[in-house]
Amino acid sequence: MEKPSRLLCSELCVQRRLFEVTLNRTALAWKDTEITKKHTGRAIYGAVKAGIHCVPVCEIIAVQEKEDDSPCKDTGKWQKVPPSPADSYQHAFTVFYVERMRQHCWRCSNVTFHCSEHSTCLLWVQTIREQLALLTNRPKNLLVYINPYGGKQRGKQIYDHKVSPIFSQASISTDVIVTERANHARDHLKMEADLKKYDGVVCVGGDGMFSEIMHGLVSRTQQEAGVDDNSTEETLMPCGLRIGIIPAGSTDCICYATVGSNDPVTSALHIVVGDSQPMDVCSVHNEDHFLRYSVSLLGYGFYGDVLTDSERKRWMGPARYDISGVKTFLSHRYYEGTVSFLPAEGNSGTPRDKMLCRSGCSICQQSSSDDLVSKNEDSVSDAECQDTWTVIRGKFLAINAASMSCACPRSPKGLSPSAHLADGSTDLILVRKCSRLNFLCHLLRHTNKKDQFDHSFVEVYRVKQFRFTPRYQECDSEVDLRESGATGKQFLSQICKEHRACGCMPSQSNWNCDGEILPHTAIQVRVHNQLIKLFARGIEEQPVFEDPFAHCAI
Ligand SMILES: CCCCCCCCCCCCC/C=C/[C@@H](O)[C@H](CO)NC(=O)CCCCCCCCCCCCCCC
Ligand SMILES: Nc1ncnc2c1ncn2[C@@H]1O[C@H](COP(=O)(O)OP(=O)(O)OP(=O)(O)O)[C@@H](O)[C@H]1O
Ligand SMILES: [Ca+2]
Repeated sequence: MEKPSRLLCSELCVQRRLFEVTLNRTALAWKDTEITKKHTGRAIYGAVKAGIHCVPVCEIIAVQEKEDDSPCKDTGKWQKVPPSPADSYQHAFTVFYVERMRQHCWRCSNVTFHCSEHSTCLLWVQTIREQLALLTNRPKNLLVYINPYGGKQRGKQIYDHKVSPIFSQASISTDVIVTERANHARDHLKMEADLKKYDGVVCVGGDGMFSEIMHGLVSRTQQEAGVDDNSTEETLMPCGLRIGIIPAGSTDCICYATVGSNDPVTSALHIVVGDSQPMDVCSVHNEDHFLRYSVSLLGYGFYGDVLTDSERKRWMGPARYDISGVKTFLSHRYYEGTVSFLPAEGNSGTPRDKMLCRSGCSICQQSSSDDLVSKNEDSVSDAECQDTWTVIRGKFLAINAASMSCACPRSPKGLSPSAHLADGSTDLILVRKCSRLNFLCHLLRHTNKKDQFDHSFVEVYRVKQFRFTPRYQECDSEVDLRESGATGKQFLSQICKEHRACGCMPSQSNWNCDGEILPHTAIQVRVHNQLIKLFARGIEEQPVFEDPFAHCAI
């Protein structure tokens, strides 16, 4: 690889030691001149080895001149320390940068460089700022919504103490709205906000708050593009603004599955560096009526019942899910109905292939280029009409569709560990009626390394569309109709007409749609590939020890 040319190189002092400091277009590096004379050590990117440090420019948060400083002030021993050449380095600047900690957490670290000449100090500050200004993906103006009542009700405190100082340091201006009621953020985004002023929207809260913001932004985008969201056939318009999530909720699964942690500082830093992670969105309809969008879990049966019960226990905070989880588990209800789906095609993989979606995921990248090709082909909708639906009838404890892994602190690998964030598909998991013990074993596997799909009573499919009709809304004529190969619309209108005449016992659950209860049980779901973007980069692989000096040119 060709080494980028040096922009600056100076001998500067860090904590009373002399370093050779270099800056090129991709990295800032400083090496301890004494130590590196003895070692020919290789450095670790973004870390230190044998006195060599290296930080990619794209992970520098800010640079500030430090006024009236001296290398000895830190020690508080100005009088006692013997004179050293470092004492003449009286001008200083500080570089703030991303440091990686354990479990995908990031921290803002800093290093202060002391210079002997003020002009050198100014040149360094100016040149680093020029390089940062070239990073056009970084947001400058953000619209922030804080839910003061999410999770443990610490949203405002988290923002004020942990996030706002980082945004200020990175010179990001913000307009902050603390919500006053449910759906305040959604309505403001949909109808009022002057979105042209912003480079992104930040959500401080949990999955429910994220859902509000996503609904506001997606609906606004469709309105402005003249797209009718009640139509199941329409291709939705992707949103232009990215969404940042500062986790302050009870589950925070969208943040956890896109960043790898539910740490507010880490999320703030991903926003500052201008990360971008596309994400699929499912539209949920009941006949020709739009219900909601979903990005994480659509769950009927077990997760629907857990949510319904937990809503009555909101006052308990995050613990409500565990209490309602145990209660729902013990009630052991099953539900009868029909699931039909269109399998995902192409190189989409399978939910059991162990190809985890990670930063820069090739399956997600491939799906976006496939999508571009298919949008350019006129015959797509005809082709889709000819796709064959798979139909499954049965008695289920749970019907879950996971559009992403749904990893969260309760289940670090998630409901569907190999689901992809942006591949245009959702993983449909059918848990058939089984014994309590078997179901417990399946649930337990969400918390350990065993495969939760490796049970005779669990089936899992990667799909791009699905429908569900509960048994009590089905009639024999519907089954005949389905077998005769009727199209989606004929199929649904028939179910509707026959409904009143059907004598089945209504036993029903609710759909849990990203933590909200849906008002209908018969639904049609379609995945919209990469409809939104987050300030995230997907979960990073554990650090690879590469040679940084390909970039640093030292
Ligand atoms: C024995 C231990 C088994 C533990 C099994 C844990 C599985 C956890 C799977 C979590 C999946 C979360 C999916 C995310 C959905 C979000 O869009 C949504 C909005 O935030 N959250 C929920 O609906 C919140 C859903 C929260 C669900 C909690 C379920 C807890 C089940 C506890 C069962 C205990 C059985 C004990 C028997 C003695
Ligand atoms: N000011 C407010 N007063 C009452 N409810 C609000 C307010 N602002 C937002 N909400 C609603 O609160 C609900 C829950 O919020 P949030 O998602 O932040 O926390 P949570 O439910 O504890 O976490 P999770 O969704 O991760 O389980 C959201 O559905 C949102 O619509
Ligand atoms: Ca997906």
